Amino acid sequence: MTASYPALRLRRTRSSPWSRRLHAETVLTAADLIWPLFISEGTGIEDPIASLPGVSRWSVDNIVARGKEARDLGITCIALFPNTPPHLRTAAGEEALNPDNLMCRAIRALKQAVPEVGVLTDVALDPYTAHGHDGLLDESGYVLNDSTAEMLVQQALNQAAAGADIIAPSDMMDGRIGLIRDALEGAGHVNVQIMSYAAKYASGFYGPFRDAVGSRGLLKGDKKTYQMDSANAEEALREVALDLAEGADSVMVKPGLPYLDIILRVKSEFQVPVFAYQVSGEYAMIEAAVAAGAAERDAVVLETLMAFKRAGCAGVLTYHAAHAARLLAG
Ligand SMILES: NCc1[nH]cc(CCC(=O)O)c1CC(=O)O
Ligand SMILES: [Mg+2]
Repeated sequence: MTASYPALRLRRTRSSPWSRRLHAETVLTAADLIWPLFISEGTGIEDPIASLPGVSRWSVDNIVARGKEARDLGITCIALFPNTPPHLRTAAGEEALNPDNLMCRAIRALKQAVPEVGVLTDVALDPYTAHGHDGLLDESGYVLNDSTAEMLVQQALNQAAAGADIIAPSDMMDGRIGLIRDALEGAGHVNVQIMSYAAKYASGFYGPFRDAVGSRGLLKGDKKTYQMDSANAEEALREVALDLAEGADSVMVKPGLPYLDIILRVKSEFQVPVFAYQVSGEYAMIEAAVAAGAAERDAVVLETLMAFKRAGCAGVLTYHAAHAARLLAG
């Protein structure tokens, strides 16, 4: 039995900064952060994204500068997303397989200039398709599973050959993790990790991202035949179980804050590395609140990131990564 008031006062350990630090159950450091970056063609380009205030698309040379910034801030890993020029977008997204595409050029440049920072690459066809979906369509517009998965395997091999450290399939096709793992092993990429977007929900929070990669105006319909229904939690556990059985090294829950319950359940059930993606709409919501004078940026950035750690995450993908790392450095 524990004591009760007045012998027990829970405010006692909160009464000074040193004691609050001493009793903190959870820590957040720059090493927990993965910084998503958008790549564009050209040199010397910084192209601001209107719906993501404070976030830009960068040309490859400037991505390298961001890589050095990440290293200096103690950020462990960068996630890359290309804005493919419109004339290279096709029904089948073949540009995803081009060894000299924007993604591969950025991977090579980063691994050459800052090899100590991890590079995570997105596997999905939406930045390369003319219709903005993550896979191949049949005549009715349905996203085909198995033929898409074959493309994703080739896309993953292309990124691994360019030097990607973590392959992160964000497409939600069934069976792709096992196929990609087999192909990576077969090609000798035994230490290339897979972080599966295992529980990715069809969400209203992806809008600014679609602006950033240039797929928003192209996308017809929604992604509900492949991304999950927000009503479902047990199904997320099944998705995670399958991806782990197929060889995922870590799993992701996405979006972040609206799905903290899923993060907690996945971590409790599987005891594997779980990551959260605090997505573009979540970032935009914080920035809008700050702009409206309704929130203080520094406080809500650190509080939301701590929430992911408290729920059990090994790390978080966040557009606030550099800002948060600066705050954490003091
Ligand atoms: N493969 C698509 C993809 N990969 C990452 C995001 C969203 C990330 C964000 O909103 O920050 C999306 C959007 C979508 O599914 O339409
Ligand atoms: Mg799945």
